[in-house]
Amino acid sequence: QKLFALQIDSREPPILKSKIPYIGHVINLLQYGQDYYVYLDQQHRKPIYTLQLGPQRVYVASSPEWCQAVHKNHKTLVFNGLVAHAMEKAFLFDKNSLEVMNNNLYLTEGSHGVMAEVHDQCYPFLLPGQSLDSMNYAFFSQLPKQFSSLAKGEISEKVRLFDYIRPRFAITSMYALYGPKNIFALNPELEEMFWLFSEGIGPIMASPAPSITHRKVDQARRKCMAALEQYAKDESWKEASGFIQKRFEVATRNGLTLQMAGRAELSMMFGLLVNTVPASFWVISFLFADQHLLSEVRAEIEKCIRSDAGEATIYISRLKSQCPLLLATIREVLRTAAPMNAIRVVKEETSITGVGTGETHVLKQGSFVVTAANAVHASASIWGPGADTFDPRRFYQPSSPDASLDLARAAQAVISRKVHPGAFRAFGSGINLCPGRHFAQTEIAALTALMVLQFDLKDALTRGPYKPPKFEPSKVFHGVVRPDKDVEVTVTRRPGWQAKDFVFEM
Ligand code: HEM
Repeated sequence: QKLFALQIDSREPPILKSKIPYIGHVINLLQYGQDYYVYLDQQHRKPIYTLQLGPQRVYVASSPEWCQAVHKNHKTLVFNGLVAHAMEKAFLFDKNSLEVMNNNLYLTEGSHGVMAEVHDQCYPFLLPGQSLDSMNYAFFSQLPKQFSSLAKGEISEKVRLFDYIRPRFAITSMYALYGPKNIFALNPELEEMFWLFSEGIGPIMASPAPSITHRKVDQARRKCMAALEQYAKDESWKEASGFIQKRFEVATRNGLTLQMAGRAELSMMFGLLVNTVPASFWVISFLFADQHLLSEVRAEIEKCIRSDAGEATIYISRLKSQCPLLLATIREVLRTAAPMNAIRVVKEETSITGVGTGETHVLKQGSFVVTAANAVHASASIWGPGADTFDPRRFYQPSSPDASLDLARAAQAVISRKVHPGAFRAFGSGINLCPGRHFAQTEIAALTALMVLQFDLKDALTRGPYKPPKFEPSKVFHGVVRPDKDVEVTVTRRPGWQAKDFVFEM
C-alpha cells in the first residue's frame, strides 16, 4: 500500500482503499462492472469518494447533490474530450477529421466549431416543436406495419421476444431519423451488424489491433461505416429528418468530408438505438409479467383510442396526459435498468461544492469523474427500503393535471415524496442532458400501447404466465441493460383485436 498508494490531498474526496493495492478496484470493476459502484455505496455510504485505478485517480459522485455538482462544473469537468477519443478509436476518424473535431473542442473560444454547433444548432431539432413532431409522425407511420403480421388471424405464434422487438423497433427509429434510404432499409443485414458492433465497442476501443483480436466486431463496424459513407455520397440525407440534415450541414461546413460526416452518424445511431430498444423491451416485459399492472395500464391506454370495426386510432397526446401508470412504469424501468453513469475528464483543478451541502472538495487535473447514477438509483436512503424492487407506483401521480412525457422532469413527480429532485438520472443532467429523451419516450410509449392492446403473451416452454428474463451481468461500460438471455413466448391476439389496423395521431 505504501509503495503504490496515491498521495491524496486532504481537500480531495476521501479515498476508499482496496484490499489489493493499486489494481484491486480495477479487478473488481472488471469483475462486477458498474454494479461495483452500487456495492461501494452500500458498504461505505460516502456521497463522493476517490478510487485508485492503477496510476489513475477516479472520483465517484454517488449522491444527487454531488452528481449535480459535477455536471454544474462542465467547463472544467469535460465530456467532449471523451467524445473525440471515441471518434478516433471506435469510429476511426482520420487525422483531418480529428483536427476538425479538436477545433474549440472545450468550447473555450465561443460557440464555433463542430462540437459547439452540433450542440447549439442540431439538438434543438429534438426538442418539442415541429421538427420533433415530423420525426414522431415518421415513426408512427411505420411502427404498426412492423407488428401487423404477428399472430394474425386466429393463430398463435412463437417468437423470441427481444429478437422480435429489436429489429422492428430499430428499423422504425432509423426511418424516422434517416428517412426512407436509411442503411437498415437498404440492407437489413446491417441491423444485426450494428448490434454486434455495439456489444463489442468497449473491447475494440481498448485493443491495439482490433482487426486481429476482434475480427467480427471490427468487420461489422466497417460494414456499417461503409454503408453510411455511401448514404452520405448518395445524398440520401437530403430525404432525412431536419435533425440529420442539420448535422450533415454543420459537419461539412466545419470541414468534415462528406464521407466522414456519414461515418460520424454511426455515433448518433448509438444515441438513437442502444438504450431505447432495451428500455422498450423491459417496459413490455415488466408489464406482461404482472397481470394486475398490465390490466390497469391496458385500461388507461384503452381510454386513449378510438376504435371502429376495422381500425383503431391511438392518440399520443392522450397517452402522455392520461396514462399516469404507463408513464410511471417507463420511469421505473429507467430507474432500475438504466445504469447511465456519466464520465468526465478533469481538464484543470476544480473546486466543487455539493449542491445544497455547503461541503467543498478539490478534483485534480487529469483525473476522471464518474457520476454513479446506478448507485443513486439503487439507494435505499433515497428511495426507501424497497429501492431494490420494481415498483412503478413510486412514480405514480394519479391526479397530475399536466402529466408530461418528459421523464427528465420525473423528479417533479417524486419531490412530493421527499425524494431529491436530482435523484432520477436516466437522462443525465446539465448541459449534456439527453436531447433525445422526448423522442425516446414517445417511441417507448407508442410501442407499449401497440403491444399491450393487441397481444397476450405466455411462456412458450411452460405454457404458463410470461416470466421475464434477468438483467444481463453488469459491465464496465453500460447503457440500459439487455436481457441475460432471450425468452420464447407464445403470442396470441386479444379477443376483439384480431382484425384491426392501427394508426397513430398526435
Ligand atoms: C431510453 C433512451 C435513452 C436514454 C436512457 C438516454 C440517456 C442519455 C444520457 C444519460 C445522456 C448523457 C450522457 C452524459 O452526460 O455523459 C445522453 C446524451 C445524449 N443522448 Fe440520449 N438517451 C436515450 C435516448 C436517446 C435518443 C433516442 C437519442 C436521439 C434521438 C439520444 C441522443 C442523445 C445525444 C445526442 C446525447 C449527447 C448530448 C450532448 O452531447 O450534449 N438519446 N442520453
